[in-house]
Amino acid sequence: MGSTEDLDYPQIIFQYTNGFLVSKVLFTACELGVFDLLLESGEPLSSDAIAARLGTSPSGTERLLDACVGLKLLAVEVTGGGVYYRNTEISNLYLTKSSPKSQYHIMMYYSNTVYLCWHYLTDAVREGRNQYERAFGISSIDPFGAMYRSEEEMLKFMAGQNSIWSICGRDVLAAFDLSPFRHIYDLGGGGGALAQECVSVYPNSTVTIYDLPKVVQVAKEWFVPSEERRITFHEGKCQLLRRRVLSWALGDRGHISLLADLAEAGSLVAVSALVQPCLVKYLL
Ligand SMILES: C[S@@+](CC[C@H](N)C(=O)[O-])C[C@H]1O[C@@H](n2cnc3c(N)ncnc32)[C@H](O)[C@@H]1O
Repeated sequence: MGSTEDLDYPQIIFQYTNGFLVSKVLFTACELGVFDLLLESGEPLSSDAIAARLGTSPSGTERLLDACVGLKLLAVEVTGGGVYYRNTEISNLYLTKSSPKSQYHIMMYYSNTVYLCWHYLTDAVREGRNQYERAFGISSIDPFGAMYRSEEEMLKFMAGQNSIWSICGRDVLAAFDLSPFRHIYDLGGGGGALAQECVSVYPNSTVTIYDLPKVVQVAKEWFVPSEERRITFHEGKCQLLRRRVLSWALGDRGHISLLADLAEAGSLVAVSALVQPCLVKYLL
């Protein structure tokens, strides 16, 4: 707005300055299981009861809970001289692990990976590269190698990606009428949440997910039920040949069918937003 008032009291500067504190309060309450506990308890709990159940300090817990109240993530009830905390509606829906719309996993990915990398933003800008090496001691040349530094991390990342689709997948898929496409190829399809939404919105479609071999294994084991016959997988490492042509290295067999072959009549090829820039950068 740029009004005199803004210049006298620079609210957005204060908001931006404290923004990371807000994120960390949210992440910490999620990580400690505050929202899960309050959902399971079925009744408001005192700060001491929450601390006892979570095994956390009474003083730290009370401060965290009050910060959550200030952020409207918890509500507080004062009865009979006691103070009791309960989840707000939005917390029940999005911050508890058991909710179908849970954002818990993406929160944990942000808290334990993204947050640590952003600590080195100044270095990233100076050097023009990601900061996995500083944050985790892992080579930053292959970002997915760093993100998938253990099977546990891979699982968390994939669950996090999936959780976003539980909110916006249907809207994205319904934004255009995809019903004329019988076969959909999802390059970098990860944990398959979008594919599952796709066959739900377009029951006559089939989706083939292309992704790295270990990602495909985890997706099959954890995320896509084997009885879902409309979703199949191809494992391999996608490579960029020229600026607009992707190829697919099929595991040990070493070769390669052009994307153009996939995009046969009646097929739609979706390329994960982050695959393409990453390939452009690292494989050209
Ligand atoms: C940002 S994630 C998106 C996942 C999925 N599309 C989603 O939205 O949930 C990018 C995906 O691309 C995959 N990927 C990255 N590099 C790849 C490569 N060279 N070949 C195949 N898949 C790759 C990753 O494993 C990951 O699943």
